[in-house]
Amino acid sequence: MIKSRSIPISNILRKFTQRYASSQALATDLKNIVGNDNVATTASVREQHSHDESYHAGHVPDVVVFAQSTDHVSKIVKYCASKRVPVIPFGTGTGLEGGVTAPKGGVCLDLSRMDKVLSVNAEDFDCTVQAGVTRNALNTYIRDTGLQFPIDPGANASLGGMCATSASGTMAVRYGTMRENVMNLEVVLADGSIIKTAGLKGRSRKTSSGYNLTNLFVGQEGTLGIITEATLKLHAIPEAVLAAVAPFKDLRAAVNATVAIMQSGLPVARIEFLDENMVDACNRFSKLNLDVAPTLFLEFHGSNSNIEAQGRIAEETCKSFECLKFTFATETDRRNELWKARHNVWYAAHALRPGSKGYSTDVCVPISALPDMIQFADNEVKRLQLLGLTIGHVGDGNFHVILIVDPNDFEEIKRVHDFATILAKEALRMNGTITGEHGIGVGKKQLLIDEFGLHGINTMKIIKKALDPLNILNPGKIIDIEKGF
Ligand SMILES: Cc1cc2c(cc1C)N(C[C@H](O)[C@H](O)[C@H](O)COP(=O)(O)OP(=O)(O)OC[C@H]1O[C@@H](n3cnc4c(N)ncnc43)[C@H](O)[C@@H]1O)c1[nH]c(=O)[nH]c(=O)c1N2
Ligand SMILES: CCCCCCC(=O)C(=O)O
Ligand SMILES: [Mn+2]
Repeated sequence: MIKSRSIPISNILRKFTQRYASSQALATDLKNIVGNDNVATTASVREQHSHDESYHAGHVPDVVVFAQSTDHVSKIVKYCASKRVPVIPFGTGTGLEGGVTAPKGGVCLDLSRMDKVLSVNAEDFDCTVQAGVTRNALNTYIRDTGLQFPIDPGANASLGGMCATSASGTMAVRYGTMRENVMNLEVVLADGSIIKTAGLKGRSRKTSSGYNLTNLFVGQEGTLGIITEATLKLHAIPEAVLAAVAPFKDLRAAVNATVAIMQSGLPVARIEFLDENMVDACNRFSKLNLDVAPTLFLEFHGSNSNIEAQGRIAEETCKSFECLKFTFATETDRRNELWKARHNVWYAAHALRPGSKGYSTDVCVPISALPDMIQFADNEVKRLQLLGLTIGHVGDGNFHVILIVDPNDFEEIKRVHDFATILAKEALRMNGTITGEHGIGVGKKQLLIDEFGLHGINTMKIIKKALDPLNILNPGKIIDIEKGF
C-alpha cells in the first residue's frame, strides 16, 4: 500500500510567496552584501535564533545575519523586500511572547553587533545608543557620570529590543516605561529607507512637531521597522537609597497597602508584590530567609534628608493594613540580595518543579482595581488547580502569574491557556490591558482584538499595510494581516 504524504498548506503558501530559490542562494546573496563573517547558516546558530525565553514554539529562520551598521540593515531590508523574504529582528532573545520566531522562515537580523554608545550628553540627561547595546552595558558605560538608565526588565535585554517591546520593570513606577524614556529613534523602514522619529537631530525634552512617530515605533515588536539607534533619557543616580520588606497576613492587605501608598502620592521608586508561593520559591532558590507570606519589597530614592521620611510614611501605611513586620534594608549588600532574588523569580519558580515549563501572564489594571484583580487571579489559580506564583510591579497595577507546567501534560496546558484567557478578559472588564510590558507577539493576537475592537484593529492593519505593504517585517506578530478586515 502506498502511503500518501500530505504537504502542509503553510509550506505551499510559503513557496508561493517566496522569491528566493533556496536558503543557500539567500545566504550567498547576503554574504555579498554584508560579508561572510556576518552571515550564519549553521543549524545551531539558526536554532538559537528560533525562539525567545517563552514557552512559545520556535521556528528556525533560513539565515541569521549579524548587522554591523545602519547601512547594513538598510541594504539587507532592501534586498529582502526585492525577494519578498521575511526579516525578523533579534536583540538578545529574552522576549516572553515568541516575538523572534520565524514561522515563515526568512532572515533573522541579529543587532547585537551594533553595540556602541554613540553619545552621552550628561548636561542634558540623555544619550544615543545603537540598538544592540544592552541595558547593563549602558549603565556600566555611564557609571562615572552619576547618571543611570533605570528601566530594568529582569533580563539584560538590548535597548533596541526594549524599545520594540515597550519594556519596563521594577522601577517604572518612579521613572516610567520605555514609552516615557525614548526621545528619538533611528528606524529602517520596510523599503530600506532610514528615518528619525523625532526630527533629524532632535533630542529636546518636549515637542509638538508633527505625528508622534516615536511612540508608533515603541512597542511595534519589529513589525513596522527595524530600530537601529535610540536616544534615551537618563536619570540621576539617587544620593540615598533605602529598601524595605513587609510581609502581610493575606494578599488583599498587601495590595490594599500598595493602593494606599500610591494614592498618597509617595514617590516610591519600587513597590513589588510577591505572593506566599513566590516568597517560598525565592527563599529556596536565592537562599533567603523571608517569612512565607504575601510580601511587599519597597525602595525609596532621594536625598539623605528625605529618604527616611519616605520610609516612615510607607511603614505607617503598611502598619495600618496590619503588616506582620516592616524591616528596612539599609546595607547595599542586603538590598542587592533582595533585588537579585526578585529578578531571579523566573528561575526560582522553575526550580520548584524540575523539567517544567513556565508560562507568564502580564495584565495591568487601574490601581484602584488591583486588589480585586489579584484576588480574582488567586481564586482562578485555585479553581483550575494550577501551580501559579504571583509577582507584580503593583505600583503600576501590573502583575504576572507565573504558571509552572508539565510540558507533556496537555490537559494541564489547556487549563493554563484557559486561565490566561480568563485573566486577560477580566483585566479588560476592569478597564485594563492584556499586556503591561511583555507585548503581543504570537500568543495574544486574538485578545488584542478584544482589547481594541474591530475599528481599532483595522486602524492598526492600515498602518501596517502602509508601512510594510509586502508584509516582510516580522510577519505573523501582533496582527494577522492576511486574515483580511
Ligand atoms: C527573566 C526575565 C525577566 C523579564 C523578562 C525576560 C526574562 C527572560 N522580560 C522580557 C524581555 O526582557 C523584554 O521583552 C525585552 O525588552 C526584550 O529585549 P530583547 O533584546 O531580548 O528582545 P528580543 O530579541 O527578545 O525581541 C523582542 C521583540 O522585539 C523585536 N526586536 C528586537 N530588537 C529589535 C529592533 N532593534 N528593532 C525592531 N524590533 C526589534 C523582536 O523581533 C521581537 O519581536 C521583561 N520585560 C519587561 O518589560 N519587564 C520585566 O520585568 C521583564 N522581566
Ligand atoms: C521569564 C518570565 C518571568 C515572568 C515574569 C518576568 C517579569 O516580567 C518580571 O517582572 O519578573
Ligand atoms: Mn515584569
